[in-house]
Amino acid sequence: MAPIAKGKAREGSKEATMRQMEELNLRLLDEFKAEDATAQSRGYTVTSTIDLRTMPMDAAPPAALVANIFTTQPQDGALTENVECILHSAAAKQELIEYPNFPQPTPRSHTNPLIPALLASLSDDNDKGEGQGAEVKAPYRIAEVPSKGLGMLATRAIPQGAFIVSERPLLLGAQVQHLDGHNMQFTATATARQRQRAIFTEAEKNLRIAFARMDPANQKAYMALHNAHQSDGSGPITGIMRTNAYEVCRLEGRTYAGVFKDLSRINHSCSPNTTSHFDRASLSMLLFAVRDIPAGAEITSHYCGLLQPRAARAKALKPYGIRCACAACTDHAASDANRLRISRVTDAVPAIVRWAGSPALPDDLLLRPALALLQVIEAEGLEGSPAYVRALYHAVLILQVLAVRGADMDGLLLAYAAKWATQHGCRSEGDRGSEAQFREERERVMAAALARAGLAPEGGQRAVE
Ligand SMILES: C[S@@+](CC[C@H](N)C(=O)[O-])C[C@H]1O[C@@H](n2cnc3c(N)ncnc32)[C@H](O)[C@@H]1O
Repeated sequence: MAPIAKGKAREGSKEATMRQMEELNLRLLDEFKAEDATAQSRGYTVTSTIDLRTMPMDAAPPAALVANIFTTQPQDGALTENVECILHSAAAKQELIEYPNFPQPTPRSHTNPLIPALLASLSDDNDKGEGQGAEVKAPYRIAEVPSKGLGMLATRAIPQGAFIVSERPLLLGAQVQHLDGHNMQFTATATARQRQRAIFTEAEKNLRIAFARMDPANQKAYMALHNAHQSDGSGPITGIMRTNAYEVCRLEGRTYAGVFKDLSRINHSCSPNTTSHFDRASLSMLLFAVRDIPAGAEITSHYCGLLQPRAARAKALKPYGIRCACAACTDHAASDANRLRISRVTDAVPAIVRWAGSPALPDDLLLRPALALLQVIEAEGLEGSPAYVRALYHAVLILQVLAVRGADMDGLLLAYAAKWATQHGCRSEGDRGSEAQFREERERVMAAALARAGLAPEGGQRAVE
């Protein structure tokens, strides 16, 4: 593969920037050549010679070019707001920069799309919560947390659903774990361990190219991050990437990960109190509270599948050097059973439609199990799971049907609709479902409920004369 370093618009003329980048490339190539000379003795050879070329920012690389592209994006403000990207093809770069409305500034607040649409119609006096449209100072600080190194602590109470912060990565690239050494030749006697080390050595070269292009303040922030891979052959930049990267987006079929100055300081919990999603238009990760976080409490995320049993979580956490001693890992029999039950939450809308339209099925058939499931999710501290927003949505649909049947559900309906709207507002569309889908499903459920009651849907014919 022939990586291409693209000129970054620094201060000064384009020519000076190009010259700077070319000098940087030559220096890196010399370093790589010296290192490759010793590769054979380490059990492998590299089949491709790195060929670094600098291209001006405004010269688009040929679309069919398959080469690593080093690009600094989005260059819309302060140098520290830029993201160094290593992309696997010219097409991946096009996909990144042609995203609708790219580039937007990092959001400083967040408006729940459902608040006006749903809650306003249910009540006039909803508490819209911190961060629902208002610009606020980020409510956290990075500080020492006993036995975890640094972590993120709430500097004031953060209500459920509130926007905490948005941040662009310092570096964005393919997941190091997914690299397979396809461009390398190994000597016949090379062990699996040697091969792995060789792959990391080559990964480090690419990361060094991107790192060298970073703003010095970002370089400092990157190198200050924790490295849990200091003795497995990972180079320092690779080790930090492996310890701190979040999966952020897919480009041209590949998964990309990002390393962040502050978000990468968030420690793992098996019952995390936040959820996050990546916003492609601003190239930033948005962080939200999924339950109330008291002032002074630690803000946590998760590094492994939350609905997996304890043993699988322990295996996934091992590379981070984490031996989790949380309640779910200690008393794991009950917790594993709960998580298995939650993992089986599927789309209940077809069942709700059937029940809504059937005179034979009892009124209390679905409500009690739906509320019981929500209780289990909350007791496990899994409000961050997509299963929670789905289970809340099911409860709201069931309560709406019961209201059509004349049950006094106003209080419960308002409470669950508010919870659902709050959770919905802080999820990516993939986790929460689209507005169009919600409207269509609600119409189906309500049409079935109204038909059973002998009423016509709004604006329609009476279903039963
Ligand atoms: C992404 S970093 C998080 C920030 C890190 N604590 C620091 O000081 O920069 C991941 C590392 O934090 C530590 N860590 C994260 N969650 C932990 C937990 N639940 N228990 C113990 N250590 C944890 C581990 O050392 C892990 O390798």
